[in-house]
Amino acid sequence: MRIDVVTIFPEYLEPLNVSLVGKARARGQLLVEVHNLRDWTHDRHNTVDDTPYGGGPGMVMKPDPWGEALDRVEARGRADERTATADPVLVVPAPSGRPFTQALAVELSEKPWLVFAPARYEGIDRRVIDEYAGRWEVHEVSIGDYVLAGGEAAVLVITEAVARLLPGVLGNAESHRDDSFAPGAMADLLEGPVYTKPPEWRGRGIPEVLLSGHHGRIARWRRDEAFRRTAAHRPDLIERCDPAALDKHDRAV
Ligand SMILES: O=C(OCc1ccccc1)c1cn[nH]c1
Repeated sequence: MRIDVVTIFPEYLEPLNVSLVGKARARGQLLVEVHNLRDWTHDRHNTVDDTPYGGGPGMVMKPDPWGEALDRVEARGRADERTATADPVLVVPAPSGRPFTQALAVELSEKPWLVFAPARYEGIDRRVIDEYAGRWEVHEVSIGDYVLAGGEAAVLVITEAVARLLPGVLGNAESHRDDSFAPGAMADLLEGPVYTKPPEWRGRGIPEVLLSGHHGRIARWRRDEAFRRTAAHRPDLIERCDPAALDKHDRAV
């Protein structure tokens, strides 16, 4: 997968050089290019924003630097044999976007090329989205119902959720099977509690069932704990889970 990010704060994306994403890049599973939007401004002050038409507070990101940047990013991607024939998917983080979910992370993880356009200020001139929506797949994506000063933090969140799903990136391929929100019987249930050694810590032991070696009982206990935590923290998810699938889970274990 190729990821391009256009931003006025390239240093904000440094974390993409470490940990899971950093390793995937080192292994060549992921190519990440970060571009400075100001490279496509031509005035003395490298201006990227201006006052909003119609008045109102704050500033809006000008369309011209974004147009030049995205066109160059597309040209550079086309010169890369891994994305020469692919079409970029433009991802624009915004509070007004489609909620980012594990399902969307899975959908994006199957794309060959993502281009992120994190906005600052009040957002990017709408004509930029309209221009690229004509020939690229465009997703405006919200990582939550709050307002950030810029979309860069959302790019880090989305990139991490997507990169860990790329084949071979997580190492133990199983470990995202029982993720919260992973498809399958545990779909849409929050994960239950986890424990590891030592067997006793500050007078606290381990739930007996986990030491029993009885995989069926362990799976059912985990399912019940996941159900309990979900009912407590996210009752909205309970409606979405399918009792038949849960029974199937129980019968299967
Ligand atoms: O604040 C966010 O993105 C930055 C942004 C984009 C457009 C206008 C204002 C701010 C955001 C919140 N949830 N998901 C994304």
